[in-house]
Amino acid sequence: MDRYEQVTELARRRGFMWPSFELYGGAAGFYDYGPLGARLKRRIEDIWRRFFVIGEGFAEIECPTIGIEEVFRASGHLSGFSDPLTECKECKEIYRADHLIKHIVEVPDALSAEEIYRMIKENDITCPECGGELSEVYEFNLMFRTAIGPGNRHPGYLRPETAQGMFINFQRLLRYYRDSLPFGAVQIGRSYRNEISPRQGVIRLREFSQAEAEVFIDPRNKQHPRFSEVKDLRLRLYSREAQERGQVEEMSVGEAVERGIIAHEILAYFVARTYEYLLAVGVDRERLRFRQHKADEMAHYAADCWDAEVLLDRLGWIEIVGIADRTDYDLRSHMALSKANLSVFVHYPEPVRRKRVAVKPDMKVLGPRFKGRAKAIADALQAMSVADLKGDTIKITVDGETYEIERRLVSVEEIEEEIRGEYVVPHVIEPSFGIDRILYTVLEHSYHEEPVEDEMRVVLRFLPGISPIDVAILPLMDKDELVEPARRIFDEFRRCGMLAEFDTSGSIGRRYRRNDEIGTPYCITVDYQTLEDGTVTVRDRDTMQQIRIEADRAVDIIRDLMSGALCFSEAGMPVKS
Ligand SMILES: Nc1ncnc2c1ncn2[C@@H]1O[C@H](COP(=O)(O)OP(=O)(O)OP(=O)(O)O)[C@@H](O)[C@H]1O
Repeated sequence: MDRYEQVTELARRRGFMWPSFELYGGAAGFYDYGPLGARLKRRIEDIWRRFFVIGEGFAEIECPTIGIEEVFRASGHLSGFSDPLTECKECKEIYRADHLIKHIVEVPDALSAEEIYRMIKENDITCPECGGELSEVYEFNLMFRTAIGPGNRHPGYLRPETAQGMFINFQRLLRYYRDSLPFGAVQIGRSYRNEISPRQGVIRLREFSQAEAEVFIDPRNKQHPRFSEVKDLRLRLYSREAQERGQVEEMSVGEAVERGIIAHEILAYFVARTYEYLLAVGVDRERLRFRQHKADEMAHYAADCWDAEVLLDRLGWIEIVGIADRTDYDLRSHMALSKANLSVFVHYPEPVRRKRVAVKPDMKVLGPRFKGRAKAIADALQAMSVADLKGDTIKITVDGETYEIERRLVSVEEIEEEIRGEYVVPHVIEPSFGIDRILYTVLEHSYHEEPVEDEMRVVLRFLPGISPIDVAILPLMDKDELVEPARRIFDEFRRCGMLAEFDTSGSIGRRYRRNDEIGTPYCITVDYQTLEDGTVTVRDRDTMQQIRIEADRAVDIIRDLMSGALCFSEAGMPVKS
């Protein structure tokens, strides 16, 4: 069994996750989270909230997971959100065509369907299942289509990303942030992609969870006020040039911006925060790198794009987060289709005075002549450029009506005006996290095996605060005199809002092993000494060391151990094993 199989087997057996619809034979690309997996996922999402909602002050919103056609026409998903597909002419198995040439081209995303097909032919690639000939490659749109209401008049699409919700609500969010940039909004929720042939557990799902932030910034200023907080962090960067050489470089975030490797401070800031977040949930630093998109791999509108990639057994380097500078593409696309104004007036620090030549209408004549319409006509005349004042009459159209004004009724004069700011279409920086891929990575990177007394001990070394269960309360034996005081401790943990588990089944050794396997950081055992002196043992998952503490202080001590305020060896009297 390789590590991938060990982890998925443990995840299934212990109640983290398993393929959906098993009762009816299953369906590829769908997974259920069981009692432990759902809790682990919630914790990973809550830490994400701590970083991005609380830490960055981004507003969390919640939009429908079904979108109407206009949204995806504007976003480009209707025309361009597809993957290349090929089918075996013999056994009819379907494949992602670009995946079949991954060993020849490292990043095949940039190739067209024709180019991929040519490579398949030139390299004699056949069906991996039966060796049959593969069909021509064509693009398959990944969006799930449905109908809104009865009939087919209103198509709907299950959203392939959460991001569109933030773009669609841009005007309301801008108002919420009192009309000033920068600001950010996030969503954590389900996205749907009808992936061509998902075969990698929760790494490639047809329904998955994303946590996405859209940060709207002033395009003229790509510096970040808090950059100094992250500039000394050292990251493993796989830049475009480093990919040419095939060697990852380690450098500080500050250096990466100075050397022009990461395009600007804001993007680098979010690469750094992503790094901190991934370490905080338990991704192994040594199996994490940031890979820059190659120019032909990046969307045409993007200015720079970095993926957080993790090294997984069997699967190799896998993208778990994408961080992109999407420029003003999204807002401009929605502006073009909806005709709404999605620009922002940004004030200059000081008003600027500027001289210009302006058209001045003669209101003494125009006022009495046009009465109620005079103001609108004067505004239209003032909006004209001096170069357009040709001939003896000027033609203007106001509210659909055309007027002819004598040229002598307008003069030209130089005026000085005060300009307080200008309209800009914000650029968008988007960190986009795949929660399921992060969860699987945390499981695999936490998985350890070690021989203990002729047996292999399996431990999930979750960070405290990540493990689905904070503490297990174990009466040494299933006897009333031990079960009752153990229950009282258990109730106290629950009363204080901690996730405790109560377990009386099997030998104490087996219960320890079971808790090691699900990553419970501490086990509290109630034994006969508890009845004499009110103390219990606490066992540390990683070292297997035990200490004795007073049962009355158990909640406080476990809480301090989990927060790091207390170190295990100093928390109580050591117990010799
Ligand atoms: N089918 C999927 N199943 C699970 N997670 C996914 C899936 N597709 C995307 N994600 C997650 O959402 C994040 C952001 O989505 P994005 O559109 O950047 O992915 P992507 O580049 O299309 O991914 P890939 O190239 O692997 O299909 C990814 O980094 C990944 O963690």
